[in-house]
Amino acid sequence: MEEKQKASAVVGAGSWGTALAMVLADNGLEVRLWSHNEEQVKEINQFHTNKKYLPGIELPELIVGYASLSDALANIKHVILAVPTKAIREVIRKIQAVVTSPITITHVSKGIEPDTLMRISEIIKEEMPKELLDAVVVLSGPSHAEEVSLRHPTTVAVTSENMEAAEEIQDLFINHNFRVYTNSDVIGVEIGGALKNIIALAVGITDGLGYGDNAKAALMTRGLAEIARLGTKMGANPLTFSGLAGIGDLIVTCTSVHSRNWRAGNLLGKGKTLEEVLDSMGMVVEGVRTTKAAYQLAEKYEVKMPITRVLYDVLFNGKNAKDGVEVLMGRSKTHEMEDLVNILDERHI
Ligand SMILES: NC(=O)C1=CN([C@@H]2O[C@H](COP(=O)(O)OP(=O)(O)OC[C@H]3O[C@@H](n4cnc5c(N)ncnc54)[C@H](OP(=O)(O)O)[C@@H]3O)[C@@H](O)[C@H]2O)C=CC1
Ligand SMILES: O=C(CO)COP(=O)(O)O
Repeated sequence: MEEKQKASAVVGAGSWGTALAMVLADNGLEVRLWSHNEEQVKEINQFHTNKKYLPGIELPELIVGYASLSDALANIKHVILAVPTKAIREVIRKIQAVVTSPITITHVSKGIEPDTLMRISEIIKEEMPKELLDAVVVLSGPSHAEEVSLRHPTTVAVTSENMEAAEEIQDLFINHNFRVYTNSDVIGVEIGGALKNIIALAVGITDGLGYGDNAKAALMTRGLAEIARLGTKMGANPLTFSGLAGIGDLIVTCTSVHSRNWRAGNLLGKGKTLEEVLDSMGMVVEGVRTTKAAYQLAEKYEVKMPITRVLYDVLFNGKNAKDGVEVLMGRSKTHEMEDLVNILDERHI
């Protein structure tokens, strides 16, 4: 047991997995960083770099790259899962095939699975045999890997149905540069983290079209309103959307040059096609698939999500982005808070 606590495994060596491995190593833990790319594992172990995902960053020696998942997970209690949402099922199936004792999985991904409309913690629970899963923890918040790897001040939230497990993960990650709060609202944290990517895409588009800060503030504020409506209808605590996984992450993703979602939107606004944009990014743009999932969730829960709907038409139905803005600005007049208040009433909150 003692040996199990000393090492952690990070599954997925993209920008976020690598930056989080650095936080754990800074806290004195041995970190096994698994990648499905053997060349990348060699680079991590020989040169202590991960140039594709974190150029210019030297990785601590406590981070050891692993190409074998069973070696990486041997005698490990804490597994940090850092792959894009669309890879979660496949990777969890691989994990459950190699672990022999119960693990706590902390996922750090921000997405919803289209069609099943499942949150990532739900996918993990569906795929992992109960006897091999101690707890699922979610770590989310305003945190670009590029800045975390420079040890710039960052705050995130952790949540779980098992708050003792969330507190354990808080202790594992917290340090002077990386401040970790707890939050007991799993639905709100996962919905906030996933859906802010949709709004960042939309803000990127209006920036690309040449609209200014008024449009940006409008999308961020009304975007948060529709995220809060859907999340609250799904059972989240509305206060979560004014926290780190809500407005916090929305701010950073809509305003940072590091945001892949914002950058993708910006290229769309400048006239590139979705295919051209995704081909040029080289990293995951979660907001595209999440727009589809949120569009479906809005239908299922009968929640008004005008920005998501318009973005869905821009991404998947060939709607011109400028026309999309016209649609949003031409909607019939409404009260700013009424729909959320109605949802709160329905839930007797
Ligand atoms: N980057 C950031 O600042 C933050 C990201 N996140 C979230 O973290 C999640 C991961 O994103 P991020 O690290 O940024 O993404 P990146 O695109 O930087 O890296 C993704 C990593 O996952 C690997 N991968 C992709 N598919 C598979 C698969 N099927 N099996 C195994 N490995 C796979 C990629 O490998 P390969 O190199 O072969 O493609 C790559 O190593 C996303 O949900 C994102 O929203 C959350 C907070 C901050
Ligand atoms: O979630 C993030 C920052 O908190 C990362 O956002 P992007 O995926 O848009 O880069």
